[in-house]
Amino acid sequence: EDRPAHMVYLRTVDPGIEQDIRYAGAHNFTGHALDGYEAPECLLSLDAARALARVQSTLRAQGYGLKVFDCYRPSRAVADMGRFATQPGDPRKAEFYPRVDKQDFWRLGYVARVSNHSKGGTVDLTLTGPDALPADSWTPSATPVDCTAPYGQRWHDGAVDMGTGFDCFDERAHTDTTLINATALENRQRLTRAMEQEGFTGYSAEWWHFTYTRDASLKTVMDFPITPLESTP
Ligand SMILES: C[C@@H](N)C(=O)N[C@H](C)C(=O)O
Ligand SMILES: [Zn+2]
Repeated sequence: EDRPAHMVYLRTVDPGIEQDIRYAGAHNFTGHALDGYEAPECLLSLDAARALARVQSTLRAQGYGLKVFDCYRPSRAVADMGRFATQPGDPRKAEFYPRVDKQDFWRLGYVARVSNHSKGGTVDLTLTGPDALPADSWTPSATPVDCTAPYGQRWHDGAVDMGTGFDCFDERAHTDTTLINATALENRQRLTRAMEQEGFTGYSAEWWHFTYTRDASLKTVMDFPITPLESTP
């Protein structure tokens, strides 16, 4: 399967949006790079990418910005997540899902069997800003810290306090939870407001997950691999 023409590299549309594509490496809930991620790149439909660039410019005017963790997800990567739950081992449980069994991710809504990420208009992202602690650089030997730990203690991903880290499969990641502090709630609301203004809809179980809903044609599940920008025709 080849990359369809409407699917573009986000950095060709807005190089200012930061990217840390977690499923292209081992710093994610599975502990390995997922099938189909041959490069750490964010791909989205052109309309969704342009809309995200408008969100970025709105946030920039407020002193904030975006950092994306996942965009288009090949369906083979979705299958890889499914296999992960059936195989023994929990290499990243202590950081990403300390209070949940991995077999329950689907029932609890944290991972989808058929993901909108594979349709080209869905993005996982966070908010950068003036009060953000600088990003740590991750190595496999890093001591895992619970993604729900206080902002100063958990993994520093370069974002402001959002109440939890990315892909933190926990009640505290539910967008409207009452279990987080007022600053984190305000940060979530700032992100959600800016995204909704440009046609993205959030997800109640994960504060970082948004789908572009102004393009009803984004219905096809795709499986082309994510490859480096340079090597694509
Ligand atoms: C796995 C997480 N980042 C995510 O995107 N979850 C939703 C529900 C999905 O898998 O589509
Ligand atoms: Zn998502």
